[in-house]
Amino acid sequence: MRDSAAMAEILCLNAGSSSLKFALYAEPGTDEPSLLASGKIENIGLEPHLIARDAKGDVLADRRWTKDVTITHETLLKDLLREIEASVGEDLIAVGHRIVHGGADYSAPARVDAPLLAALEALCPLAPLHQPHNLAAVRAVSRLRPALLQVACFDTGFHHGQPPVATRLALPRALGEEGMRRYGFHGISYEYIARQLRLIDPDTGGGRTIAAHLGNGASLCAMDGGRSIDTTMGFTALDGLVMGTRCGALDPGAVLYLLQQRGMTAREVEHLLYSESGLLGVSGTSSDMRALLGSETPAAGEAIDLFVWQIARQAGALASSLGGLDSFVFTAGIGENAPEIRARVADRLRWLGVALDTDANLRGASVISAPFSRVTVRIIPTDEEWMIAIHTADLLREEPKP
Ligand SMILES: Nc1ncnc2c1ncn2[C@@H]1O[C@H](COP(=O)(O)OP(=O)(O)O)[C@@H](O)[C@H]1O
Ligand SMILES: CC(=O)OP(=O)(O)O
Ligand SMILES: [Mg+2]
Repeated sequence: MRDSAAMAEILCLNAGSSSLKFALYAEPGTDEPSLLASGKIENIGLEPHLIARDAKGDVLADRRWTKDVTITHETLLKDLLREIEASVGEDLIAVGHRIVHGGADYSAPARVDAPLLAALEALCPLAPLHQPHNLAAVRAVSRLRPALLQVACFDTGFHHGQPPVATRLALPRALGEEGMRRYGFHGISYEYIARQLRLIDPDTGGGRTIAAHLGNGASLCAMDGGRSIDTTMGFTALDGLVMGTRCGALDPGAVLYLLQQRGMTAREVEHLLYSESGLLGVSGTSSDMRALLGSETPAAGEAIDLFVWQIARQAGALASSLGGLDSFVFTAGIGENAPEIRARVADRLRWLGVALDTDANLRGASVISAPFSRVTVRIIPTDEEWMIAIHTADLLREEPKP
């Protein structure tokens, strides 16, 4: 994968619902880790595509698979780890993982051991599209290199300081005390965005900001001075916006109807809401925004309309939680790459003082608002892997030296 003299290296793994992202960093011991190579396998479940690049951006590997049910997150992960192990060998000193759900007990990055793994396993039903893949990666690394330090970084962690009113579900108190509360996700991405905003604007960290992580999974986060105060995902990553295959916010009565009137089993409803709904369900053709934007069918158009409508609707709610809006950030696959979606969302948020610079938006500039816009609108490419590397390096430094 690269030329190397012996060095200490950290591998970061980020298993999303439709992708497997990875990055290798040199760990100099003092400074921030520096990127050696990175890549992603996207479109898992459809026609997976692997692309890996070195730090300069030169392509190291480019491979496509045709649709095949035997090619899963797990088989791709196994091949990937074998390849990385062959190339990196003993230089690898730690692996950092994105773990989507940390539940009530885990928020700060933590060394993975057997009790933590068991606790995280118990959370799989709350994140069925992610947690099993995240933990499969931990186990696969353990099998390959049992003594290696593995660090879990939680997608829920960034939201742990939210005010209680933002996390409470209006259910009987006893259920809340058992852990039925809103957690929020995409926290590693939002933590990265908050750091970038603090670098751009050290005084206010962006002020009252809505960050829109629009990928296959999608959510909004209301941040005040870089701290999460509200978010659209909740107890699970099913809540909030319309997503690739997930329904987002849904009247709970609809779930009861499916169970009681349509006679569906709980498993069938789970599959419907997580894997057959969202953009895929409404368009009837694809969960992939690129495909929908390129499609002429009315149903694809309606899926995009609903996606945009829900983003604007829920942004209005988060602006209320913030008591106003100073900046808006687009990030993740759709947020970073789809000017048409950004323009349509911004247009619906004109009442909040959002005005786009059309050319800047088309170019994908870092600031895409017009000079007179009351709200500064930015595109900040997220980097969950780098955030994981930072946390993994921090924990490495706390490890006792052999
Ligand atoms: N150039 C593009 N235009 C529109 N959508 C894009 C573009 N590139 C990627 N996307 C969309 O981004 C989504 C995947 O986002 P990503 O953040 O990579 O996913 P994941 O949630 O799996 O990490 C898909 O819907 C894909 O179609
Ligand atoms: C939490 C979540 O939905 O993650 P992703 O966007 O990677 O699917
Ligand atoms: Mg993602």
